[in-house]
Amino acid sequence: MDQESIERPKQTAGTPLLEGRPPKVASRGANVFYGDKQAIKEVSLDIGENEVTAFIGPSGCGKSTFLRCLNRMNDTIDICRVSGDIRLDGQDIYDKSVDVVELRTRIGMVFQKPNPFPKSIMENVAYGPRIHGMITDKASLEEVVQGSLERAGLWEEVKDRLDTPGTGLSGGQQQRLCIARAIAVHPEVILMDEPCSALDPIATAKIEELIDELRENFTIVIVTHSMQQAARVSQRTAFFHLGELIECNDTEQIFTNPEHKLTQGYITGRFG
Ligand SMILES: Nc1ncnc2c1ncn2[C@@H]1O[C@H](COP(=O)(O)OP(=O)(O)OP(=O)(O)O)[C@@H](O)[C@H]1O
Repeated sequence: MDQESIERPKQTAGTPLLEGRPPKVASRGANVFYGDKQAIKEVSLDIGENEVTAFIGPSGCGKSTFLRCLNRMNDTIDICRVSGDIRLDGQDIYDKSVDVVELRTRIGMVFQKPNPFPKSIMENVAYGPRIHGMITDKASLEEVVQGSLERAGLWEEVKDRLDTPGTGLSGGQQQRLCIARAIAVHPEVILMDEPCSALDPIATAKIEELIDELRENFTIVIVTHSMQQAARVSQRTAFFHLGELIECNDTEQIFTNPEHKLTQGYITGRFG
């Protein structure tokens, strides 16, 4: 899409600029339709580099739908249509010239339910780098696998069982394996869609700790139903309601002094 040809929407509420830094990902006037039904309405939002941005809001408000716009996962849903302008480092990710497979290596994804491949732990991590030609020999394979598992905080737990199935790990370990798999192809952005919703509190705490470490090297966007989790892990929070972005601001501000009544109502538990 040509930047000039896009009708500039009125800015949706609250997208403060990031202290003069260009956003890593930026959307302007993004709309998503499933058939005739509009699920996302004119969303304009900046996502800062090396920050964790949390998407919160009542069930069905469009958090996951908008998240999936950011690496074109919605392309895989036949009835789904996306319009507007979404950019990664200033480049239109919906431009015809964009290779979607490459885009998804730059913007990786971790899903709600841990979904390791039915392969060994080693193969789960090695698969992506191998198909993208990043592995040339055994030494680089081992380096990528160890490095990714270390960064995902899983190496010590699995280093003696790399040939055993990934599906044999606990739920929390499987989710960290999926994070290792995402990291292995050197993404710049990691999208996480409720990554802890299938996990117990201890496994959740480990993932949250990991998210905090990962933001040093990656830009992270997380959809969460837990306001406590958003408050713990994110620097910025975006509140969605009925497909609209109501407000996006520093997490502390959102939880202590939101601008909008709807945000206030949601965070104080009056609806949602
Ligand atoms: N594949 C799909 N086909 C048709 N409608 C869909 C599809 N996925 C989502 N929707 C609709 O789009 C709207 C937004 O859904 P979405 O899952 O993005 O919301 P959400 O805020 O992530 O919800 P939740 O918190 O319950 O996961 C909902 O009305 C939902 O029913």
